[in-house]
Amino acid sequence: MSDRLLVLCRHGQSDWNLKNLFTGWKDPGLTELGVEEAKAAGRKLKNLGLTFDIAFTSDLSRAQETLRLALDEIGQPELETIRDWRLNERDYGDLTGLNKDDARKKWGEEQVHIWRRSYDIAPPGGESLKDTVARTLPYYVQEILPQVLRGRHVLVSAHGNSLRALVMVLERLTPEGILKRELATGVPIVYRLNADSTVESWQDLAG
Ligand SMILES: O=C(O)[C@H](O)COP(=O)(O)O
Repeated sequence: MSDRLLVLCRHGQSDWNLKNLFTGWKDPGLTELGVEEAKAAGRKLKNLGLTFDIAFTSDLSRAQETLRLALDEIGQPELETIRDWRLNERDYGDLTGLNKDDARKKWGEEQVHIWRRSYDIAPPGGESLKDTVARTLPYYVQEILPQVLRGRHVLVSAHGNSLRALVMVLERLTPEGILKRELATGVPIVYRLNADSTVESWQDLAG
């Protein structure tokens, strides 16, 4: 098994996840369930015997808080952590703050699904997944991947769509394939990489 370890984890449930609101770059905190999910993520990683050499997170508190809670469980509260906006959630533009069911009533189920899950169609005033890939992938290649390839164990705590941008590349999904790839809150995905940066194996720590 390769020692090039990369763990991606979506933040625990946020207040706005619970209220079913488009969140994007807004900065709500975690709910009680979100706190529990973050701690559980840490425990799952600890139970696998994993420790980390560096962590990356976004500029948004739900991802930072998830990381902090998980690291406390792992027993590495002081781990070196780099924060960067390029790991932020995709900007939901004019949809930000709207209820997702209300949006479906207003624009129709299909249109809202296209805004949420299509690869290259952006919500009004916001970022498509393709736009998100365009800022998240260079950051991954320049800052995160070199650490993994050096054999450092890397933990990334970020968001549904900024992580889908990376998952698409790691799992070699097509624009059609990424449509169906959902990331649950607080569920770590453990990747082992080959020396050429392709994925040797991966495991979703759901349940
Ligand atoms: O920004 C948001 O609203 C969510 O975190 C992700 O939302 P989505 O599942 O609608 O893309």
